[in-house]
Amino acid sequence: MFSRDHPTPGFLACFSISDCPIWMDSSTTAQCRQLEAAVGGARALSCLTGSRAYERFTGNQIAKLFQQNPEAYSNSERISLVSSFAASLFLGGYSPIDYSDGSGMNLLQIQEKVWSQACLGACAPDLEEKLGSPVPSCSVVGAISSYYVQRYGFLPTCQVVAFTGDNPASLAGMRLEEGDFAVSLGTSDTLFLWLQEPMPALEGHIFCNPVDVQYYMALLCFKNGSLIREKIRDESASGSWNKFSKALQSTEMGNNGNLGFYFDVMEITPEIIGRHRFNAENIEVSAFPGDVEIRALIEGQFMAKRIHAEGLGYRVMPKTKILATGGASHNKDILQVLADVFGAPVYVMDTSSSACVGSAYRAFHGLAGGAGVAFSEVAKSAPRPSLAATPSPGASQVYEALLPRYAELEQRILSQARRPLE
Ligand SMILES: Nc1ncnc2c1ncn2[C@@H]1O[C@H](COP(=O)(O)OP(=O)(O)O)[C@@H](O)[C@H]1O
Ligand SMILES: O=C(CO)[C@@H](O)[C@H](O)COP(=O)(O)O
Repeated sequence: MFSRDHPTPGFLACFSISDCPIWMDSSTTAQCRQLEAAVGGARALSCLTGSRAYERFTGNQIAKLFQQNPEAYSNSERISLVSSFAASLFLGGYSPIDYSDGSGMNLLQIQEKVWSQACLGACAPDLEEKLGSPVPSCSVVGAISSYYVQRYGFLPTCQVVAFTGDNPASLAGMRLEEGDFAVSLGTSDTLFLWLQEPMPALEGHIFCNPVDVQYYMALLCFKNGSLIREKIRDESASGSWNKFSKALQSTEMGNNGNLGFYFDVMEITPEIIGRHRFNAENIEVSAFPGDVEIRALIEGQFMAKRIHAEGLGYRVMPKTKILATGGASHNKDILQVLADVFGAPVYVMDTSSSACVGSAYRAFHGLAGGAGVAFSEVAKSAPRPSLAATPSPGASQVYEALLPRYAELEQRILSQARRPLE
């Protein structure tokens, strides 16, 4: 949020608040319920914006700020996403928000690609003016600022293409095809797909597609990703990824029926907190041996992804490829579990930074004409992903049996969490 007046000199003075929440924030439940009520419920909001109200989404964050600090809100002349803010630095002026990252705000009508007046009105006054108009993700938003020409030698003819979010940029970087699943194993874990038609639901998100304005992408976000993998690595593998891998190699697929849920922070998909371990008889136990713990964590994380994706109708087909990216995609043993649980081959690119590569492809695409040119044509000479893991023999029998058990135990934990206090 950018302040109208800059009371103190210096770069930070342009911000209207000094501490900004990041995507892990979940403090806006009250604002989420208000937004859903204002548009006729969670499903109506999902049909409009691609998602029911989510705490981290920008509209709800803006509503909370407006309610708690109206002065800072009214003093803000512009509100940017991190992506459009970064583009603004290159432009030397405010960059518009792109449709794809703009879909993660609970404010954009994803089909019409305009701000929803009902959502804006429910969040805060004069919001449209502070957000500016959204633009297609492949738009050229202007020429590079003279600062970059003088300071870093950029060509003055250099153009800036709209910036987007990490997941849309990764979709571009992995050149996802319909039917493929992308699994990003970064700080958060995400699973995303290319969609022809939006299928809004009460879980997950539909975003405008970042490379083809007539299409969409589906996204599921799991908050407990690498940070919990690191914690379990520290607790059960002396802080070594090597030992963590050895534990995966030395344990059997299916973990002898032991299953685990590891949510040190309130999970997004599903809304569960805490660690829950179950033995083969579905009895909750307080601890597992180190190697069993590591396999339970990784199998559990991938079973959750498959169950929640299938719950939304996104099924693994015989020709499905999984494209893995993010820091943990360096780990072949983790990718082997991913291939086994999904029963599909896993591919990786020659870099795990697919969002950065995708941003470069998107820039080429934007300059080549954007919406008038097929993205696949522009990125056709880019290296193909390489095969990293194929399902082990017998994997499908093991996980066909385990997946329904995992789903049932998840429901049990959820219903216990909902039970009113006696
Ligand atoms: N060999 C490995 N095995 C498992 N996880 C790894 C390995 N190497 C790096 N990571 C994880 O990758 C994470 C960083 O992923 P990255 O995609 O760069 O993060 P971000 O989501 O912040 O962009 C680190 O938190 C680390 O836990
Ligand atoms: O909130 C989401 C997706 O909606 C996350 O994917 C964030 O975009 C954070 O990504 P990383 O910190 O894992 O890079």
